[in-house]
Amino acid sequence: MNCHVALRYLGEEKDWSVSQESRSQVLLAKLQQKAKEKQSLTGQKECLLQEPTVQQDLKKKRKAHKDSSQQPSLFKKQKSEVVPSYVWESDNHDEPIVISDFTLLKPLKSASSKYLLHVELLCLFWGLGSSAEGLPDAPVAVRHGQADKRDEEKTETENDTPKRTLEKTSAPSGFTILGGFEIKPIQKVHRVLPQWLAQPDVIHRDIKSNLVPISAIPGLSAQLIKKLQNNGIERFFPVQAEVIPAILESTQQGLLMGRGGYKPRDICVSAPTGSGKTLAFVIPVVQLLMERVVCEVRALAVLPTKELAQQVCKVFTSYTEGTTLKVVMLAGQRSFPAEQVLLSELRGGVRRSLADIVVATPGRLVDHINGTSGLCLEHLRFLIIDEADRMIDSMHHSWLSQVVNAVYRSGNGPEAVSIFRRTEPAHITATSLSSPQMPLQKLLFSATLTQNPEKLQQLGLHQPRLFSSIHGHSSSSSKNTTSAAPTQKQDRFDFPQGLTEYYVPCTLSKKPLLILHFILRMKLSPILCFTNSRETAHRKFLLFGGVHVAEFSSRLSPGERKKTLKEFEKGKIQLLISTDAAARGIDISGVKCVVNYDAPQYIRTYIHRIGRTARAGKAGLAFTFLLGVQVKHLYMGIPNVQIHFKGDNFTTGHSYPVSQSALSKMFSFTKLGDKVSSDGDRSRKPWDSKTDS
Ligand SMILES: Nc1ncnc2c1ncn2[C@@H]1O[C@H](COP(=O)(O)OP(=O)(O)OP(=O)(O)O)[C@@H](O)[C@H]1O
Repeated sequence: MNCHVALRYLGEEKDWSVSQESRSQVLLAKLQQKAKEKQSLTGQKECLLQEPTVQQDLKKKRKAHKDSSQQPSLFKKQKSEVVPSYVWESDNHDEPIVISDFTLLKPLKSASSKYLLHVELLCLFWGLGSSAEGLPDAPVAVRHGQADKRDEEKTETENDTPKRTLEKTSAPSGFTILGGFEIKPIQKVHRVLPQWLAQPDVIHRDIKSNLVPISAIPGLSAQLIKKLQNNGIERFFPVQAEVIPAILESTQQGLLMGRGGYKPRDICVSAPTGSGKTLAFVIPVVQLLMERVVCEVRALAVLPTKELAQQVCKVFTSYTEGTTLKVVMLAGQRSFPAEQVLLSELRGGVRRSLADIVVATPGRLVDHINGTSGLCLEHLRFLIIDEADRMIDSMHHSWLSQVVNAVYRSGNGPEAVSIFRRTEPAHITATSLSSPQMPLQKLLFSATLTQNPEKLQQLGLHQPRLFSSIHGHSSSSSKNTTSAAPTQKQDRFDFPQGLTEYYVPCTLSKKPLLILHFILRMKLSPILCFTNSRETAHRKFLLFGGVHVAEFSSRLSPGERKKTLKEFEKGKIQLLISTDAAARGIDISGVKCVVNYDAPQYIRTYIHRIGRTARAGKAGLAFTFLLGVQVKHLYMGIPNVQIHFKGDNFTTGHSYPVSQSALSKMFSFTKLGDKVSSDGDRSRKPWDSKTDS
């Protein structure tokens, strides 16, 4: 390319007999002349930037390349066609060329004569005269690098007395000069969390010693307090004591505005499994909607699975009993038309909502948004996203954008003249604040809420406020600290206080025997046992004989799954073999022990699985079976129990009818103690470095 440009330029030269060297001198003289003329005309201040160190460098380089300059090379060849036209004679630099106000050009070491040649060539090519005559206004992005340097060296070896100056010009050229990309060491980027993530409101992890009497929370009606007491709740867990007042406070000035007349802040809660997050949103929502006059959908809770939706719906129903509030579930438990009937009715030709609180799975919810005219979300005040990290992962189904569109539907149509019309929030301006409108407040809950701002931004949170328990022991040096130091680690999670975790190194064939050992000898039943696939769950279900066993996976119909969970809760099933279908959110009281028959692939899956035990401040055990190769990748993140096999003389087949005495002969059980990883971070599990599921 340089070659082409040079030829075009040279084509304008009339006198072809002039040697290349003299042509360049002539050109240089011309340029200098023009620069002076320009300078005197405009009266602009000239700026001269000189680099003595560069000249010294060049001298050294010239010495080093004295001999090599005669060796042919690709660069040399290219240069030999271009450079001679622009040889910078030392004489010419007594008064260097000035390119005034060329502010973006710094006196760079590698801003060599070649660079200047580029600029000049481009100027001349576009008929701008010299660079001194003024370049176009746009800034020049100069890239210079190793290739430039190589070129520079070659150029300099060919020219006896190269001198360089770097100038400024009043108007940069606007051309990007390509090439010469330099490999620069990349600086390590330190993660800096937004303040709301780095400095959350503290939730105590220890449930038992931080209970708060329900009467100590202001704003709860006597009716609700009575309901709580009837359900056996006398004191709130720490997460409830923090979050319930925060949600109630956001509606202190009515449902239309938050504190100080502003839109209320969205709330994110990250607290361990079984810490009582469900009541943390059910109680304030019921309290705030209790006194509503007209029935409209004002709260929507979205959950990832049918079972979870059913569970949350049950809690809402329990606390709305005796009030006029109506709870409807849209999770596919009933047929689509049956769910439509529950949502609205036609009375006197007018459609009226029959639901105040809707609990839904995202898929079914979207179906209703698109297919049920009776589902109106234009009055929605609370959008509750439980298991929020999982719901973010399912965001590719765009359920959230469909919900938001349905919420602000009325504000977009021509009929949107009501003073209470809702418009999608944008930047806060005087106009946007002038008409009050029902705000949509998002409430996010999870035991493994991501701290990844990139993921969270998909939720479009408004001035979010985070309640978290993770920093309580985030640093091994700062125990029970309440000052939330910004954390550099991503996605740290917390575990229930009463949980004891173990891993058991074993082989594939010994896993079933271990389960029998837990049930028959250690009396740990009911055991919830997780496998990584429904096929494995089914095979293990067929394998175990002599114990009450059941399976739980998508192989079963929703009805069968519900029945199985009920029986397991009642203690009729000693061993429930499940896929991750039961890993999240499911609250089964009385689970003493969770076994990871197959080690989970992700830390989040691990946290949710083991969180099915040690709930509500109770004690629980979690065992993870690890094969040799998995143990290798293990660094001591969890306590270790090794079970030594005394012999391999057990039968194999479809079932293991092993007696207790036989088992006790086979195993000896040794607890090796509480080994915590070197960085004191128990939230990391060894078998996989991935933190996301
Ligand atoms: N204040 C309380 N007093 C007594 N029991 C409570 C209280 N709050 C909640 N519980 C009980 O604690 C158990 C766990 O509660 P919940 O299911 O809300 O936990 P969670 O934090 O949502 O767990 P996960 O993250 O696994 O979904 C439930 O059985 C619930 O009834």
